[in-house]
Amino acid sequence: MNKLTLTAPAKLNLFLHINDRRADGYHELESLFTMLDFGDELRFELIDQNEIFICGDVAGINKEDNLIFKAANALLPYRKVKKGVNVHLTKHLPMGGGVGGGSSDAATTLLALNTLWGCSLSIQDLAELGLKLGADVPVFIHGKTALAQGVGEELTPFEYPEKWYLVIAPGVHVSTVKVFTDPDLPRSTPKLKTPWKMAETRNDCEELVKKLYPEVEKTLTWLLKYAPSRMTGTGSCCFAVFDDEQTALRVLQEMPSSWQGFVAKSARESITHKQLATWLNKEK
Ligand SMILES: C[C@](O)(CO)[C@H](O)COP(=O)(O)OP(=O)(O)OC[C@H]1O[C@@H](n2ccc(N)nc2=O)[C@H](O)[C@@H]1O
Ligand SMILES: Nc1ncnc2c1ncn2[C@@H]1O[C@H](COP(=O)(O)OP(=O)(O)OP(=O)(O)O)[C@@H](O)[C@H]1O
Repeated sequence: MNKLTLTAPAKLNLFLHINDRRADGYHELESLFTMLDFGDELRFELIDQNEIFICGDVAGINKEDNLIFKAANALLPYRKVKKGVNVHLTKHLPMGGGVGGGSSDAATTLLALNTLWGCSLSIQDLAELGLKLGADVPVFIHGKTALAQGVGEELTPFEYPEKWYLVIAPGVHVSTVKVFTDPDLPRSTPKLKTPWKMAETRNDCEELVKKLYPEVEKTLTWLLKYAPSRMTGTGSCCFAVFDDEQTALRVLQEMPSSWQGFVAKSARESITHKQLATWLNKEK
């Protein structure tokens, strides 16, 4: 019960509507989140020293700012085992790319240490703890394709077919705060009325981000030649949707070399939860 390796998956916002701005500056939004079978790798190992260590791909982030550290710290009051932890991070997800890498690392840390440290918090408790670390953390804790409302914390599981996605990171870092504070961001999309259709949805941040970051516009224009495509979150990553892996891989091969990309399948249940269940079965 000392070691555990988990994948912290990427998320995509299949659409993102902004309905309103609240008095505290946060935005009321509606978004369909799905998780991909691709992400960062986190290796957890309990240690006798009463410390939280993070190693691996940590360059550019101070330990105290790392969401892995913040998540581990948030669980300390619930720890039943007097052990520290060493977390080894292998980063595969682009930072600030709108695929939620930091939030996913945080959620994966909460899920892993809840088990390794014997905290026994419920998924709901972990989601509440996670929300304090970032608006996207709860969706990774629940680990299901879901419609998010409120500021992103009201989650309703949503049945959506599994598809193949080609995700491209155009190599520009988009600041989420900058997008959400821009006066030109549309903020009054009416709330969804059921039944709604995917074809009637969009990403409300896309036009603004395309204008601010021409590389994002270039990426979307390129992807749209091959398949229906959109930006995820506040960017900069863009995705194209395919019914099969081969076609997605063929397009990836044609991608300009200045961009980075990957092909992955969406999953109704997050890969982290599947891996955790397998590990728990083995440890029984
Ligand atoms: C828009 C999304 O990318 C959709 O996945 C996320 O909800 C953003 O999630 P995140 O990066 O985890 O966001 P946070 O770290 O909580 O917030 C970053 C900043 O985004 C803005 N923000 C975020 C979420 C939200 N519902 N309204 C906002 O206005 C706020 O300015 C906030 O300071
Ligand atoms: N473990 C981590 N991995 C990535 N970023 C982290 C981590 N810890 C802290 N951060 C900080 O969080 C910022 C946003 O990272 P992240 O990769 O989650 O952005 P994002 O994909 O745009 O997220 P979102 O879609 O939720 O807005 C980074 O610029 C970085 O400074």
